[in-house]
Amino acid sequence: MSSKRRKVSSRTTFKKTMGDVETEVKRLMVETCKLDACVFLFFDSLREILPYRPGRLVGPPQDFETLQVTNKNKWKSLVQELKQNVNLLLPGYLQNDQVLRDQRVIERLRQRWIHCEDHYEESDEEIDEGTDEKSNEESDECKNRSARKSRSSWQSSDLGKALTDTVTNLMSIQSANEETQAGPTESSLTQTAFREACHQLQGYIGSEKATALFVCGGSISIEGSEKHNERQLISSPVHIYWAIREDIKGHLVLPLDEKTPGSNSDALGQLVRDCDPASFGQGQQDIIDPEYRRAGKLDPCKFSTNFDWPRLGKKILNNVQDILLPGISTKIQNSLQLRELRAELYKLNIYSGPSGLFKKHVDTPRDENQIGSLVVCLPSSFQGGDLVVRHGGKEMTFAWSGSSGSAIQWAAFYSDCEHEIKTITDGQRITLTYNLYVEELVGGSIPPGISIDPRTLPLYDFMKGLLHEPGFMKHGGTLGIYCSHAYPHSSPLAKQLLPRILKGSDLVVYSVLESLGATVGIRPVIRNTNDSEDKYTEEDASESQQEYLRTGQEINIFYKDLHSILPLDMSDVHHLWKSLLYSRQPMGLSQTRTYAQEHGLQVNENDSSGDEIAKVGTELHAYFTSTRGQEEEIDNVISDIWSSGSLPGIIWINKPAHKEMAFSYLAYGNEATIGTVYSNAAIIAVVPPFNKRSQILAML
Ligand SMILES: O=C(O)CCC(=O)C(=O)O
Ligand SMILES: [Fe+2]
Repeated sequence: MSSKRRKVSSRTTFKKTMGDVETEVKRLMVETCKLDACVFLFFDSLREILPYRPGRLVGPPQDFETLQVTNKNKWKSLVQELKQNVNLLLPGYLQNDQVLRDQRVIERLRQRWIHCEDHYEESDEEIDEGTDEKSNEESDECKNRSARKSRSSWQSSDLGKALTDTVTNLMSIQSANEETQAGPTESSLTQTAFREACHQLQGYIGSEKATALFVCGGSISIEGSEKHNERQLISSPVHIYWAIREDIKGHLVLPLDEKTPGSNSDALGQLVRDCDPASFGQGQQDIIDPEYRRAGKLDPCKFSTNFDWPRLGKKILNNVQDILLPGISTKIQNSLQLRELRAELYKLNIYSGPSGLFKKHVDTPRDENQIGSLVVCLPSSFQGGDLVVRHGGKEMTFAWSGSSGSAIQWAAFYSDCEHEIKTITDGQRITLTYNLYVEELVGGSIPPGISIDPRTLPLYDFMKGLLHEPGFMKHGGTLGIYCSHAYPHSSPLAKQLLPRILKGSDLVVYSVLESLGATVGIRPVIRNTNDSEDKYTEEDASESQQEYLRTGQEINIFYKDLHSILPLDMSDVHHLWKSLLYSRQPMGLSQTRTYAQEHGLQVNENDSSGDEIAKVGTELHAYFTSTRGQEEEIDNVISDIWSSGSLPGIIWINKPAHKEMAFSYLAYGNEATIGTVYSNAAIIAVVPPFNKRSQILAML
């Protein structure tokens, strides 16, 4: 790699196309990775038979053939193996029968030799903080420990494992394609269709006020019923008491089991008979019109239930709060953190088959702080009776009849949503309705875990449709969605708080993706630091490519070494070259593309090699200060002290909105100053390959 700079005045004739440049860069990347794989393996064993430690201080020898080694036999077999490997991966590449006389091999060997020392120096510095001297052995030991630590933290979470699997999988597919020259990975969704899908997803996420979040819902299983998973909330059977006459009380237990006292159809029939006809608000008046609303009701002063409001109601309310509150920040002036929802029981309603219904209406707010309604449907079997909620051209249907006999189901929506209850064709649909008011929060508390039912969110159907598409991330992939709301993601408490404190669209995205089988987590992300050395090399790389465009002269390849989350697999030369290919990104291409465009050459718009490669933290790291950073490239500092991976191939759906301080460091300009690196919280979702996710989707 040379960094010779040539200034050439722009000419109008070109020997090559931008497509040629891209193909040539790809070919050279593969070639370099293959050569490096052979050289790395060779060097790894060579170190064991050197009488000293290789590196920059003991620079690479002029002549490798006469290298001083402690074991001549091993040396011979190593050289033999190197030659075999090069011939295996790059047939016909060696111009000299003596592999150690091939200039290109020697050049890569020198690079490796020097790189090796750089690595020791970096890790020594990190470990020596506060210590004066340490032996090399100790430092090596520490270095291994810290490498193991950062590696194990990827492996210790489900998300980390999923990420590594996906990267490995994509890597082997990509490499297989390189090998067979099959071109880009085949897929039934074209790049354009894929981008369009991502764009739509972005639309869903970006405009929570306008689109997605006017309604939410969930369900609570009844103790003893077979249908529930571990994440679902459980309720005991619900007892209802009401006054039949002054001295006689009614008692009903739902769901009906015909065994427990009060849990029978007689008691249910009694309750239906004791209800008053339900009215609805028309202007200032309450009107009774069975054509419009055919239902019975009880006012709260006439009944009581043991529905566990302190526990279950609180959880429902917390979920409703997280989904609906962020969207009303413009309506009510309080700051987000200081508000909470209060629910006030309004009515018990019974809609009876075969003709109960409530036609389209909007609920009448009882007070200016009322922002919505909550409907809790008690476990009583019925048919029909879908609740349909509409807002801004979108519609959500809660079809509760299927689980009506075994679960409590609920929905909440803004006051200005039009809604209706379709005809109940059979059975009794019994609901408790609550008015929702926004209030100032007195004491803070951490809301409980996510128990929202993602199927009730409009994003769910869209995402499900996308995942059903075989060509959408056919071999799996990773989506990155920056959080829309601010969270203290670099606080020492962050790991306990997230994802529990997610709000609004963040909560929606997280729970929808997770429910559809993606492995999801929140991770801090440091975006491109764009350090000056990078810019310089980008320019060199692009210059060489531009020269190739004009004259067809050989390209000098420059690449960024991404600190891959994958440890290099030294066991096998095939694996090694592929993991090298995946952890390196060629430089200069986006600049060359701009150059080509400016000169009227055709450029493939869909090429994604200019996509952002961000550093994703292995976990939520708490903020800290470091003494590193003095006259060092900040990128190197980050890689050393902030455990992370530069993950290629993440599809970033949106732009970050909020940042927090990740760490501070000592920066030297003319005088020492404190620099700060910021991180953004992002939802990272690993989408399984189509064959795997179609099984998951089939079970939903
Ligand atoms: O029972 C329901 O599902 C909703 C009832 C309703 O819309 C109302 O009471 O205003
Ligand atoms: Fe209503």
